[in-house]
Amino acid sequence: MRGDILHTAFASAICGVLFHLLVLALPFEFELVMFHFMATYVVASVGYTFTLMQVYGMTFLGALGRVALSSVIFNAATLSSIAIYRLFFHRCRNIPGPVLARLTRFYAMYQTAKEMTYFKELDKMHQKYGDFVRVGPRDVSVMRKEALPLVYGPKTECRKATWYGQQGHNPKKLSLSMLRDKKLYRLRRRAWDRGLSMKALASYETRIKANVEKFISQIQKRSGEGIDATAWSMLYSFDIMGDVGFSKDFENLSSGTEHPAIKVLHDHVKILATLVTVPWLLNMFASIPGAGSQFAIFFKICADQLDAKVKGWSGEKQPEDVMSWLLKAVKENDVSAAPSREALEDDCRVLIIAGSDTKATALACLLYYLAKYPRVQKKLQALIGEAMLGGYSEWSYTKVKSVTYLDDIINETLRLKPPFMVLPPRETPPQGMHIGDTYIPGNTNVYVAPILIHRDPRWWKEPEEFLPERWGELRAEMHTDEAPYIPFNSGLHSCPGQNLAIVSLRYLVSSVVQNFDIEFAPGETGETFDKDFEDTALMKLPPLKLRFVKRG
Ligand code: HEM
Repeated sequence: MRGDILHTAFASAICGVLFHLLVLALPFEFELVMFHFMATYVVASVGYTFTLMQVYGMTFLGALGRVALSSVIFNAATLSSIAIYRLFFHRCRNIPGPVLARLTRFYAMYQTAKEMTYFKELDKMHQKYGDFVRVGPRDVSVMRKEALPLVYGPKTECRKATWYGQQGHNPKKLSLSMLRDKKLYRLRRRAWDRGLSMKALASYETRIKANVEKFISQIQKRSGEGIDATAWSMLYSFDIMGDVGFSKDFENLSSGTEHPAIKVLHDHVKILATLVTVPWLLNMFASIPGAGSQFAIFFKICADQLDAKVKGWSGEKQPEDVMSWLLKAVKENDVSAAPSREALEDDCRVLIIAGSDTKATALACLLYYLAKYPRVQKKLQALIGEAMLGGYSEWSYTKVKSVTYLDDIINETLRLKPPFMVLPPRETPPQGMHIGDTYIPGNTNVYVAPILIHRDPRWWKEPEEFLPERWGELRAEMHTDEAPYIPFNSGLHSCPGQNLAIVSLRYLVSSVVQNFDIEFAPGETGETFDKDFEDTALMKLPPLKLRFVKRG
């Protein structure tokens, strides 16, 4: 009996190590099949229990105990083998980083969950270990300017990492943003680019202006009292997304309340941001029936929007919103068409999330800076006044565009507060690559954090100062063009909504400052807003009480 147990323990340990070696030799990424592996593991354990009972005549409890022993020893051996490999033999072993990070991505999960400020953890690690830090077993965070074109630029040899596999791996069911295959991505991207081109945007402008008017009328009603700029920026941004994305009024601005679709995401964003640090875990979690039930309402709203669009749009007239452009591609069997209903629904979800949260963050931060720096606000008001001498009745987008100082303010806001604080990772090509003089091995996930690289004194003079002039008259003197700046990402996967974001910001900010002086509400210093934002994949802002005082 004792011999049997020792024999089982020994065999299980050997199997554990062999299993790890087998995983290393696989020609594909094991995390892609993690869910299948877990399911097979459970089935194999049940099968083993029955075999012990049927073939070896063991009692149920005896068989269960033996399987549990095997399982514990198998797992311990596998994990020990993984740990030894990752610490001493892994291709990334020469890149410095905390021991726990070198061992497991669960360390990044812990660092994220602790205070939801992973970028601060990254900052600390860079200060301790240098420009290249191993932040996971095969994950490296880089603080080098030359990394931007090499990792994200148009000619990069890197591709989207398994981070993008969090919702599954079947490209036929995924949204544009989760597609890892560059060829498929390029094709699908065409439909998005049509829907968000400058020409298409021109056709959305009247609706953007209508939302600006709603925003103004709402703050006018509350003129003098403090309103939460974080919340109202979200309401504006969401309504623009509804109008431009779906030709639908989601009535956030008129009701003054957040739509349930975005509310459910905001309520659960911390869980998502924590789980996504270990993408296979999120993928597995999502594969468990009923596990994502809290998001059901969001999924249903997106599916309903899609149904309404499919029903309401004949396909003959010119598309009037982004979703119709995507549907047009489907109707015409274009190469850029989403290949399935699931993919279209996922596109809807991406449009709603990417199209609202980021823009809202940028707007709230911009309003904060205007309140904090009256000098900048006054200068902007004066320049807009000069461009439209007759006041707000003369407002025109062409004239707003001529006020380049507004763009300088937008750029400076996105420099200090990029909504994507840490860009999702890219995987290096199999042969690896050099960033400067450092070799990054193949199939390694590389991270760049705009929030850190945008404030690095090696490239940015007075990096912590809000100084829009660095984009204008001080541009040459402050070497702005040579500094790394990547709020919208770059290259193939750069943000397709960049123009829409800029247009919506120009519309709203120019109109607001023409009508109001912006200041902190009594009791508000802006300090909490400035310091206590969270990193929940996107930036999550605290409330900000501002007063909009009607100008004479
Ligand atoms: C200030 C506002 C915005 C910022 C800073 C921003 C930033 C970004 C960044 C950094 C990415 C790349 C993410 C990645 O590498 O996976 C991205 C992707 C994306 N953005 Fe934006 N975005 C903004 C507004 C918008 C808007 C208004 C839309 C509306 C349609 C939009 C739609 C998208 C989509 C669909 C993607 C996925 C593209 C891909 O994965 O290749 N974004 N955005």
